[in-house]
Amino acid sequence: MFAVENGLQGDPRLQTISDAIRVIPHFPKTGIMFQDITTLLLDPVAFKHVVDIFVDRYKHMNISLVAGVEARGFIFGPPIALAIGAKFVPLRKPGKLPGRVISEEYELEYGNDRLEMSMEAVKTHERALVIDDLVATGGTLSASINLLERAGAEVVECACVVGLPKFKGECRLKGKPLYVLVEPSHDIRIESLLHILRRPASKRFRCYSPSKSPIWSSPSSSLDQLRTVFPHLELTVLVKALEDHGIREVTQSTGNDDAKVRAATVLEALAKVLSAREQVANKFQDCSRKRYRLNHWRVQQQVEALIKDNAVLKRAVAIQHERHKDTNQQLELLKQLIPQNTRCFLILILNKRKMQVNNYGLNLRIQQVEQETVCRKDSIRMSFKGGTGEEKATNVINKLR
Ligand SMILES: O=P(O)(O)OC[C@H]1O[C@H](OP(=O)(O)OP(=O)(O)O)[C@H](O)[C@@H]1O
Ligand SMILES: Nc1ncnc2[nH]cnc12
Repeated sequence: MFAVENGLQGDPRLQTISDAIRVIPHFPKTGIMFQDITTLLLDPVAFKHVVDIFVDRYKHMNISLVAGVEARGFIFGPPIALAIGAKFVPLRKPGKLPGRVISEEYELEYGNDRLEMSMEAVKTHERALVIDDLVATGGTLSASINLLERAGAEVVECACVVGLPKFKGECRLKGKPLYVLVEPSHDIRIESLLHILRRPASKRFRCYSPSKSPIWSSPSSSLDQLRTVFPHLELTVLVKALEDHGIREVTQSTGNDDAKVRAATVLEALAKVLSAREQVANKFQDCSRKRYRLNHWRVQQQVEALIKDNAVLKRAVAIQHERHKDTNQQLELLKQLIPQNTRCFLILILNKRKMQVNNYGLNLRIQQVEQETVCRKDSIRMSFKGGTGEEKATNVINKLR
């Protein structure tokens, strides 16, 4: 029974869980669509949803034993056992358990295997829950039920994260209930894709016009179905890719299973196209965001520089204003001083003139006196000419100097 049919319809946690599971085509063998739960373990939110949903369901069911199937049942079993207060019993691949063990052989989707359980681990009438990551044919769960019942336990239910409905695994569980969280979304997509690709060409994409955007005719058209298979991919790209590869690939199939594997390959190729486009778009967005941040930073720097310049300019204007005020005051002072200075200047010029005139008068007088002195010297020299009288005359002249 799927969780959606049992109270969890519309619960967004189921979609989160489903989205977190990766699908690998042709692993470990050709034709197998491997449901990889390791990607779910990388997503703590989705991982916790799984544990929470199981714990909510089993916490009041009086379960004392949680049996986990090696290897992936060992991942989900212990946190659930701890949360509901039950012990955890590992069901292991052959040769791994010490002590007394019981074992059961079973068939797998891709081979045969055997499970073993320790005899001491289980008490009679214990209420047990079997946990595994996935149910396909139900061979593994069936072997687990057998082991527990052989040891005397009562199996209340089997629980798996993923169920592959096409194998009808629940039919092999001896009437024990099976509780499954999600079915592989890839299977649904493959079925839808096959449905579209198997339609006659005339009906396949009749609404598609390569030159224009697609026209939607009716809700059940191929394009609508494609939209549900590839919700993120641009329809024109999708239709072109399908026309180029998908249709040829699927119409060449030799049977139903081969067609499914081929459709899966087409899906995988288209998924790659989609993710490559997403990566390019993300890179472009990243670059744009970086460029935007850089530009924003540059503009901010420029604005800051402008604000600083503006402050400097304001200060310069203020200083200039002060200087202007000083200059005006000095000018006023000068204006007041000029008449006084002019007066002083004129007086100085007049004084200078007076002095020059006086000087000239004095010079004339000096010349006059010198001439008179020369004349007197000559007359005295004439009067004291000869002998000692001449010497006397010289003395008189010297005195006159
Ligand atoms: O319903 P079934 O057809 O039995 O298949 C389901 C089992 O197959 C897988 O384990 P697998 O045997 O691959 O072992 P692993 O966990 O060790 O890889 C899965 O984890 C289940 O245990
Ligand atoms: N398709 C599948 N994916 C993952 N594990 C599986 N075990 C059996 N079938 C499987």
